[in-house]
Amino acid sequence: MRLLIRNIKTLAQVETGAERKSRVYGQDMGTLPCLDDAWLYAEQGMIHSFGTMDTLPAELQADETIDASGRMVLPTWCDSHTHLVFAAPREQEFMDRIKGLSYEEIARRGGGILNSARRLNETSEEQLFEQALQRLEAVIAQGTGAIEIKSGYGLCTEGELKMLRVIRRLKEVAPIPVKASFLAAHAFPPEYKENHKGYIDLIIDEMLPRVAGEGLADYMDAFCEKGFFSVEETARLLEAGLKYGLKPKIHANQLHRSGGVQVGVQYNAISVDHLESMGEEEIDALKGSNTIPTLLPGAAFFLAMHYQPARALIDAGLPVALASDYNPGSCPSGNMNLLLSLACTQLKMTPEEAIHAQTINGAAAMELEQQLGTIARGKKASLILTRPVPSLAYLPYSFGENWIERVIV
Ligand SMILES: N=CN[C@@H](CCC(=O)O)C(=O)O
Ligand SMILES: [Zn+2]
Repeated sequence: MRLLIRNIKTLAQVETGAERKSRVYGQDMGTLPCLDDAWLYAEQGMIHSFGTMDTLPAELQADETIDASGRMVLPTWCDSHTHLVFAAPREQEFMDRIKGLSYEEIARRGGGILNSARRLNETSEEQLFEQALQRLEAVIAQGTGAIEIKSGYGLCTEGELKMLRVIRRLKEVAPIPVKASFLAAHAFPPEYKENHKGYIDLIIDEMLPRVAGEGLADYMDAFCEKGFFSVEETARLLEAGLKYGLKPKIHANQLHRSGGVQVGVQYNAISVDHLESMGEEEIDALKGSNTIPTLLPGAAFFLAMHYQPARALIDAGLPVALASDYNPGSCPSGNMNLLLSLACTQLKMTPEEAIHAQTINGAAAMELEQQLGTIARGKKASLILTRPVPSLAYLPYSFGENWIERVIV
C-alpha cells in the first residue's frame, strides 16, 4: 500500500537531519520543527519521504492520495501510562468524592484499587479482553498510536497473569505497538494488610517467575506511595524485576513526596510517573539521570488535586512526557487530545512543549522512539490528519472539540 498526502497545511514534528532524536529536553521542547505546504509519502506502513510541495517528485505513484488542504498532519500520540484493562467503572466512588470523601479515604475503606481487584477477579479473561479491545479501538480513533498497559487489578497470581494475558492478546491483534507493565505492587490485598512482606514475597517468588517465564511483561511497576508500597519495598521489587530483565517504570509522588522519584532514579527507571507532589530534591534527582518524568494531569484533574510542576521540570532541562493514566479510579479517560488541552491550560505548557511530551518523549517512555514519535524517514507512518484548523495552537485551544479527521496507524 502506497499513500501520498499532499497540500498539507502543516506537517508537524518533522525530523530532517541524519541523526534521530531519542527525546527532547527542557527548552528545546519549546520549538516544534514543522514544514508548511508539505507532502508525505508512505509505503507499506512506513514513512518513505516527505518535503514541501515544491519538492514533490512528479513520478510518485500512490494507491491512495489524500488532499490535505487546510489540514495538519502530526505523528500519533504515544500514551506511555494506562490501566486500560479493567472490569468495571467506579462511578459510585466518583459520587462519594463529590460528597467529600478523598481518594485515599476511599482506598482505606477497601474501595479504589481493591474494588477494581474484586471485580477483575470475578470477570473472565474473554470478557476482559472484549472490553479492553473496545477501549483500545476508541483511543486509537482519538489519535493514540502506541500504548503501555499495566496489570495491577489482579493482586493475586492468577488475576495478575489473567490481566497480562489479556494485554498479550491485545498486543497480538492491535494495529499499534502495545507495551505491558507488571504492577502486582499496586495495593496490598486485604489478606496481606498486616503482612506486607508476605505479599512482596509472593510477588517475587511466585508471580515474577511465571510472568517472566511466559514473557508477559516488558516493565516492572510499583505504586511507591504512603499507605501503599514504601521506598524499601519498592527497591526490593525493582531489584527483583531487574533480575528477570524487567526495567522499572513506576508510580511515584502522586499523593505525597514518597521518595518514589529517588528510588526510581536509583534503579535507572525508564520513567517515574504522576509527580503531583514534587520538590527541589526530586527535580535534582532527575537531573543527570536517564529517567523520564511522566506527568499525568488527567488524574490531577479528575481527583481535583494540584497539578504537576511541568514548568519547573522543563526549566530544569528535563525531557517531560505526558500520558493519560486511563483507569477506572483516577482518570476514566484515555483521550490524549483532552490531555493536550489540560497540559496547556493547567500545567502552563506551550502547545509545542505538550506535543513533544505526547509524541517523542512519550515514545521514549516506552522505548519506542526509534519507531514512533516524529515524522522521520523509516519510522512508522502512524499519523493524525486533522480537520481544517487555523493553527497548531488551535488544537489544545479547542478543548472537547473533535478536530481529528482521520487516524492512520
Ligand atoms: N495511583 C495508582 N494507580 C492508578 C489509579 C488506580 C485506581 O484508582 O484504580 C493511577 O495511576 O492513578
Ligand atoms: Zn497509573
